[in-house]
Amino acid sequence: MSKMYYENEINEQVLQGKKIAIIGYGSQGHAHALNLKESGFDVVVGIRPGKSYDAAKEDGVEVKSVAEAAAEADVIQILLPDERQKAVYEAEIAPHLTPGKALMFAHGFNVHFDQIQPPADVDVFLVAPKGPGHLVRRQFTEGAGVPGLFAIHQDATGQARDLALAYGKGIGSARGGLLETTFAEETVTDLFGEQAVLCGGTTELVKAGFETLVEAGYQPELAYFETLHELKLIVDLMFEGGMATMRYSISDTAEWGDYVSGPRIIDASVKARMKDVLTDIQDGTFAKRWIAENENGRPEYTKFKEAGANHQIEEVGEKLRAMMPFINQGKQKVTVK
Ligand SMILES: NC(=O)C1=CN([C@@H]2O[C@H](COP(=O)(O)OP(=O)(O)OC[C@H]3O[C@@H](n4cnc5c(N)ncnc54)[C@H](OP(=O)(O)O)[C@@H]3O)[C@@H](O)[C@H]2O)C=CC1
Ligand SMILES: CC[C@](O)(C(C)=O)C(=O)O
Ligand SMILES: [Mg+2]
Ligand SMILES: [Mg+2]
Repeated sequence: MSKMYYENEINEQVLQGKKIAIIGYGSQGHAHALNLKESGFDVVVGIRPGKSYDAAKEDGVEVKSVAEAAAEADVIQILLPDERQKAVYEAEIAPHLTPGKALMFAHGFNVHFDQIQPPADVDVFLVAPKGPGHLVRRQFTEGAGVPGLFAIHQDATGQARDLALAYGKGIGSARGGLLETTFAEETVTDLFGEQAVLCGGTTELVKAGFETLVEAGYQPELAYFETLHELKLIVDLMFEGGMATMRYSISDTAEWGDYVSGPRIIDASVKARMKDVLTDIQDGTFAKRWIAENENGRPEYTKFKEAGANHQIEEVGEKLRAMMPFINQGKQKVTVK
């Protein structure tokens, strides 16, 4: 088994007294900034004027422009959307990247696909929580932590590894465990996971199940409960105790159906297409398409987003969730802005 790093074996001293600039205050940015601050580190947020700037101010963190934050920081963590990082890095961060500083990421996309080439005399590493930023924050406040990966691309000072571990501890990820990887492995596996299973695979599976029931004449509300709402409850059991625990709690009838019908849905052809998706990520085809899509003003992205938001499952779900206020009770709500 690979070595995991937990809180008690990490000395965060190396990061104490250093100024950490969190560039961006979105999903990951707000979580890293607040968790690090509450862990006792010196944090400044670098952000343009706007929604995120106002949110950071309201949360009581020190806020500056990107260039000012980068200039005064020892450690610069880029938590901007992947597709915007290159432009902001070149204009506002690179000029302040003096020797001995550390440049950080939470995903290796821009370094792995050669969009950003940092100078040789700075540390370059990533700390990537394996979960959405809002839950990185929520779990931290609950005393828990989302596990994370760390990887060193350049170790100019000899301290890059210790800094990465201390940072991972500061955001709470060492409570769940930190695993060492490379930029290449993190980038490819993260993209594969979100496309094939966690986001793309799951939303398409849920949508296909919902549509199958509704098209067969069953009530949309029932289809929503059956294919989306209950999915969380089933996944919670897998999260807590693996597939065996989930199968222990469900009926034997459900478990038998799981064994005989599951492989009819997710068959060898699905795995073959997963391999195609993995190849597109590995050889840069996916990255090239995503970069071009952004250069062209995101025409396809906008179309897909609209279609997703207008699907019947969203309309039905919104009404049903409004009658279940307990879903969000006691939680910092994640709202779609
Ligand atoms: N989302 C997640 O949970 C995860 C993300 N990651 C990685 O973390 C990084 C950040 O992603 P994510 O948190 O989703 O990003 P978000 O889209 O949630 O947030 C982006 C932030 O960047 C700001 N921003 C955008 N453009 C500019 C600009 N030109 N100048 C200054 N600020 C700007 C936005 O501010 P404004 O309000 O002004 O637009 C916002 O605060 C990415 O590398 C991603 O792959 C890794 C693990 C999980
Ligand atoms: C699963 C999507 C993710 O990789 C994440 C939350 O870990 C992302 O890029 O947002
Ligand atoms: Mg990702
Ligand atoms: Mg991820």
